[in-house]
Amino acid sequence: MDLYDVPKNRTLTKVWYNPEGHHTMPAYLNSLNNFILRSRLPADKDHQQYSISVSSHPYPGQVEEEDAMVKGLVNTLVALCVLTGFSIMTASFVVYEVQEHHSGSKRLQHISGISEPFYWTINFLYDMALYLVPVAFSVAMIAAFQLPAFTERQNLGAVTLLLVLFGFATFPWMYLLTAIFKDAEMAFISYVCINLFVSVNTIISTSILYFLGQLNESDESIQAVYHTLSHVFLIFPQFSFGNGLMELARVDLQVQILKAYGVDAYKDPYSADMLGWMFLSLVLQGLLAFTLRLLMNKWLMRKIRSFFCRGKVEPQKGTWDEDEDVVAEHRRVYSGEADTDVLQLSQLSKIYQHLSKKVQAVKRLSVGIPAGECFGLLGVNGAGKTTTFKMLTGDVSPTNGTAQIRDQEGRMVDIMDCRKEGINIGYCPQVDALDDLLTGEEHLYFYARIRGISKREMHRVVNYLLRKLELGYHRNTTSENYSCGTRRKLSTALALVGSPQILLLDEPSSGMDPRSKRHLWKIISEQVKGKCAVVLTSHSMEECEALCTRLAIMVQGQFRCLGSLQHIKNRFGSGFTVKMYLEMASCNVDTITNYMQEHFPSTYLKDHHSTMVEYHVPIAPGGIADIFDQLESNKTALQIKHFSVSQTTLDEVFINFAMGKVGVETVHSEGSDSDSLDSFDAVDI
Ligand SMILES: Nc1ncnc2c1ncn2[C@@H]1O[C@H](COP(=O)(O)OP(=O)(O)OP(=O)(O)O)[C@@H](O)[C@H]1O
Repeated sequence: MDLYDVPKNRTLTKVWYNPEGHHTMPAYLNSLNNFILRSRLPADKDHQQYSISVSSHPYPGQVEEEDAMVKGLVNTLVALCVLTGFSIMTASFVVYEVQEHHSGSKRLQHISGISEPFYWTINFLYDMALYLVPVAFSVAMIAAFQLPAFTERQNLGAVTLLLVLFGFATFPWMYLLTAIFKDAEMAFISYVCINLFVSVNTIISTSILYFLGQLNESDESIQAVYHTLSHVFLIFPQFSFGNGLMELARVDLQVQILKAYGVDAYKDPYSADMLGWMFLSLVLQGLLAFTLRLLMNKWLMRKIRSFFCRGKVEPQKGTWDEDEDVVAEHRRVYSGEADTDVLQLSQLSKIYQHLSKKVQAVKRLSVGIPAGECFGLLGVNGAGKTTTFKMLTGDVSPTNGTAQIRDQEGRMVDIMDCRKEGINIGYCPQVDALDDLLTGEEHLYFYARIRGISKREMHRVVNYLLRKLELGYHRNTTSENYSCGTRRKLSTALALVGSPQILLLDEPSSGMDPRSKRHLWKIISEQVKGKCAVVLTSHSMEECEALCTRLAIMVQGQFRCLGSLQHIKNRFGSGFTVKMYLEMASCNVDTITNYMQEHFPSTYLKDHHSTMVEYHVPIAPGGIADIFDQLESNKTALQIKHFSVSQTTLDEVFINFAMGKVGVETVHSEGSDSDSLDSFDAVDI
């Protein structure tokens, strides 16, 4: 029978073989094929010479596949390690900006002439340049270990681009958050946590979906969810970066497996179905966040605010507790009489808003400060002095009102625009805004450069200020090793760079020894004499008495009195302070109080500690001699050991305001002139 004449659907031959023997099936098949061959041979041929041989070898691809799986796992681990390392490392770059924001150094640089967009651009360029160093090291390491997933053909270039773009996209969003952190350590931990949290969660969730999709190829919904999430998560730079590395590892696994079959599954890493979208999203994220960073600056915010609240602020009606001098200054500023003053605050107010809670830190401050005046801002802790300074330096925007400066042409310009108009403001912040790594001399050179002092002049200016502030000895020491007083001196020196027209000094002498303090007072007085307008806050009444030509005392954000030192003393410091030391702590103070009030009407007890009692005597018809007489003759009966009588000092006026002892009645009824009081010297007995 001819083997080819087999009817359809009819099996000609059936071969049974044992599947446990790997070679049985090909052996049987080969026997069958030989049988067919020989049956087809012509009869004259020797059958022994015709045969088909089959040889069986183990399949080589099986071992390689396992190898490829292990390599794929290694690549995934390498990708995760790179992602973790760079998540931590990028966070460490932005810590410096947080530190500068927190220390006030950034604000000082803005006041000295560096605009916010310039500050961020320079920092970004510097961070990127520095960031390229670890990127170069990482690329060198990857290249040295020759992991095909990251080095094959164009893959090394793609990895390098991913690393660079990760920094490009990550730094700007970190810059956006610098203001919310209170310290650099917290910022670092938060940035690392955000980076790791986002990357781990997005990558693990998409990887699980990817593998589930591979296992259930028929289930298209898993694939769809995977693709959707992979696109949505592109908004996170951490995902774009991490997933880019994982994608290279995944594709390399396929390449290695299919290589055994002679298939080249390599994909161009820059193509859209590989890392193309990831590169694009990283670039867009970087550009968007950096543009936002440039736009979200105080200058622009103020411009937007002032656009919506245009027009000069109307003077609001004085409230019950506004002093007549404060109201008069309001009127002077509003009527334009203060237009020749260098610095003009008009109805300056600040309300801090925390969720539903509002804190009115500063209320309607109006004052004009002419050139050659040192204006003192006094107040207890929390009175609003620092907030006022922050508004003057542009650190916080006023909720209402304006702070303006008169330029050389006599135009009033907003204090935020003063640098553009060539007006120099010197600022000595309450907390020293120094860079711990710079020496005193380097600080001065840095700020001299920012202020635009020419190279020729710079050396002279720096040496002059080092000499003037007695910093010569510390010129080459880094500021982290400075004592508190020396730091204050350096902060003051920085405020004096470029001979500013306006000097803002926030407690400049705190922490200085008495000799340095007096030396500083001398320097400030020289500045005032040189027609500089100085605003000074201090808790030292002695300092205010020594320097201030006019001063105001702030209570709960408001000026409670304003005028020259003498004027304030005359109005609120009338009368005498009587200080007594009693025989024993158990002596009856009420008896003494009654006695004092009987002889000197309106006398009140100011203070009482152990054996010390202090009275304020507003009216003594017989003057100081009368008080002295009365107490001396009743000293034994009242059990007084010794006592002193002095004219009320600024210190006491301040304490009276701080303790709320000067109310509206006092403000309005005690306006009588008592210039003669100052002619008494303190009498100690
Ligand atoms: N960022 C802020 N958020 C909310 N409230 C604030 C903020 N800064 C200050 N305040 C509040 O504003 C008020 C004025 O504070 P400010 O620091 O201006 O006082 P100060 O007179 O400078 O005090 P000190 O003499 O202690 O420096 C205080 O009640 C304070 O709690």
